[in-house]
Order: sequence, then C-alpha cells, then structure tokens
Amino acid sequence: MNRKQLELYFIMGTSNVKNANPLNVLELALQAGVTFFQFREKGSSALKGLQYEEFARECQALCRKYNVPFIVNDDIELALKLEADGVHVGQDDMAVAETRKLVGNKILGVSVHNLDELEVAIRNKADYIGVGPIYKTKSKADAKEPAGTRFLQQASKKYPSLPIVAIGGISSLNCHESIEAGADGVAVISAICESANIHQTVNEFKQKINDASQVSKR
Ligand SMILES: Cc1ncc(COP(=O)(O)OP(=O)(O)O)c(N)n1
Ligand SMILES: Cc1ncsc1CCOP(=O)(O)O
Ligand SMILES: [Mg+2]
Repeated sequence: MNRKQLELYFIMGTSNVKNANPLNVLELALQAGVTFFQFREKGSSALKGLQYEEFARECQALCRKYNVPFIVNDDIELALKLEADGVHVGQDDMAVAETRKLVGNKILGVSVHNLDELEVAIRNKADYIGVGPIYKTKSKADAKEPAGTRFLQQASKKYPSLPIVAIGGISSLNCHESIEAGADGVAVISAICESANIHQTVNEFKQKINDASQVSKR
C-alpha cells in the first residue's frame, strides 16, 4: 500500500444508499476514480448471513475489476474467508495486536483519536490510521464529537511518514482542510453515496485534494 492510494477512500454499505442499487453506486465511484474501498455493512438493516457474504463478494469483484484495494470493516473472519486486501478496526473492535496476528501482512487500518491510541496502532504495525470524525457526521450513529483537524495535524507532524486518512462529514467543499492539516486522503460515505452525480463529485474531490496537497503541512 502507498500513501497516494488513500487519496479518496470510499466507504459503503447497503444502508448508505437510498434510491439506487449499491453495486451501481460502487461501480460509478470506481469508474470515476476512488482509490480505496471499505466494505462497511452494519446497522439494524444490514444484510446478514449468506446475503451479507454474497454482497461482500460482489463488491470485492468490482474492486478487483478496477484494481482498487478491498478493505473489510470490523469483520476479520469475513476478510480472511474472502482473502480481502485488508481490514479496518476501531477502538471497540478486535484489539490491534490480535488483529495484526490474524491478518498477517494484509493492509491493517486503525481508527485513532489520541496519541495513546496512535502509538498502540504504530507498535502493532498499522498500515494507515483513520482520524475522525473531523466534522459532524450522519453516517455513524455512535460517532464521537467532531474533533476538527487539530489531532490530525499533531499526528502527521509527529509521524511524518505514517499514512493518515481523515473521516467524518467530509465533502468536496471542506476536504482541503484535512489535506492541508497533513492527511494523505479523505474517507467518505455520504458525499458519494448521496451524490446526484458521482462522476462530478469524485472529480471535484480529486481536484481539491490535489490542489490542497501542494500546501500540505507535511
Ligand atoms: C478509514 C476509517 N476510519 C475510521 C473508521 C471508523 O472505525 P470505527 O471507529 O471502528 O467505527 P465503525 O466504522 O466500525 O462504525 C472507519 N470505518 N474507516
Ligand atoms: C465510519 C465513520 N467513522 C468516523 S465518522 C464515520 C462516518 C463517515 O461518514 P460521512 O462521510 O457520511 O460523514
Ligand atoms: Mg469498527
């Protein structure tokens, strides 16, 4: 994995897509140029059992077609079964050390909110960290309070070569703030899932991220 691949990290599950087929949404996003994908099927209406697994396999096949890494959120067992490219765990999920042992050299992403969590992630060889929510989000019911870009800036200053992605309430209008604060990329759900024109939205993100990376604090 390289840092440039984190540029526009798309996250999706069926509950994030209102009036369209989630697989069509994913394919449009991949065609338009998202650079990383996380399968995040959770919440009260989430698919279960065989339907869950089948949907994950379909998302994975699309990611393969566009040569974009397929990351599984939370579910290490599914990631191993499908031979996913990686997993993403947060502070309420399987511990980072145990996850690293189970997934070997797959990509391991870890959500962190402070320096203590960050150092545990680094010790256990996280490949990238997710920092957020930067702004208010409607896509995660149990999200912490929005933290802005302060910790993001601190983390990127302290660990200049650590790949970092910012998440939470990020749109093409505010993404430059995270990049300027030192993130390599932004992770988004609603800005893409709810876009009326996914191609245009992805292009706007990529243009803004590219411009902002010229003035990044890194
Ligand atoms: C890239 C990225 N960053 C952060 C998260 C949040 O993970 P977590 O805190 O475990 O919350 P859930 O997504 O599992 O609800 C993420 N998924 N991806
Ligand atoms: C999974 C997650 N973790 C922190 S905020 C968030 C949700 C991001 O969704 P959106 O881009 O719609 O704010
Ligand atoms: Mg989690």
